[in-house]
Amino acid sequence: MSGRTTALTPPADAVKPERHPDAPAPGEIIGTHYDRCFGCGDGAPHGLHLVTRAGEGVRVTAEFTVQEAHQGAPGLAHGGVLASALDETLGTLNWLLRVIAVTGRLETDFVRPVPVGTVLHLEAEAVAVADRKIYSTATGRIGGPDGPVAVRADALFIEVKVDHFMDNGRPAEIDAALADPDQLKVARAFEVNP
Ligand SMILES: CCCCCCCCCCCCCC(=O)SCCNC(=O)CCNC(=O)[C@H](O)C(C)(C)COP(=O)(O)OP(=O)(O)OC[C@H]1O[C@@H](n2cnc3c(N)ncnc32)[C@H](O)[C@@H]1OP(=O)(O)O
Repeated sequence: MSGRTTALTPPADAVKPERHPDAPAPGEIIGTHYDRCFGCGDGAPHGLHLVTRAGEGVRVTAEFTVQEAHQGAPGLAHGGVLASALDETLGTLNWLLRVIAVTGRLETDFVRPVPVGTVLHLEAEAVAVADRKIYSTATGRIGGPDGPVAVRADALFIEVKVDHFMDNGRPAEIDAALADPDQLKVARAFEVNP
């Protein structure tokens, strides 16, 4: 039995999300937002190393191969890792909107077990925006992009300013990020094109 809670039902005044004119073109790989991000960073040794591509409209696709470090039960992916893969894919939609946002709520259905070595084919779409709230949905399929759904999620992201990270992040990592020109480029891309 599954079904989203009322917190994930867009309000009556919600509007259709609009792809930003400077968003990456359909098919283009969307780069990492932070090298040490568990979801997409190359500098996170046990991370998911998710590779995400822009789709049409406000949609993305991503692939993630379940590694030994991602097990929960013998030979099977941990549920929290699968939720992370969904969260990361959903979060990447905000690149297409050119909005900085954090996950406020994530509801996940685990439909099928996912063995180690499996490629999870993820797809996500932003479905509604209401003020700072972005409503989105995602699925993860196994056995190919058209295979059976193994996991799915509905999410609510909340738009924030860059200050959210400056004010709350550990100073050592914030200082390192501010000293990294590539990281600053990411932050500016959002701020210049809000
Ligand atoms: C140094 C340079 C860095 C550069 C980095 C650049 C890119 C980085 C990209 C990184 C990506 C990394 C991504 C990650 O790693 S996301 C990591 C996981 N997420 C978080 O850590 C978020 C933690 N939470 C918060 O910080 C605050 O609670 C936020 C900011 C989310 C809201 O607190 P804020 O005080 O701001 O706002 P508000 O409380 O007035 O709420 C506003 C509206 O939202 C509604 N609402 C809120 N929560 C929920 C909920 N759970 N269910 C349902 N609804 C919820 C609320 O009712 C209200 O609605 P309404 O009354 O208006 O209708």
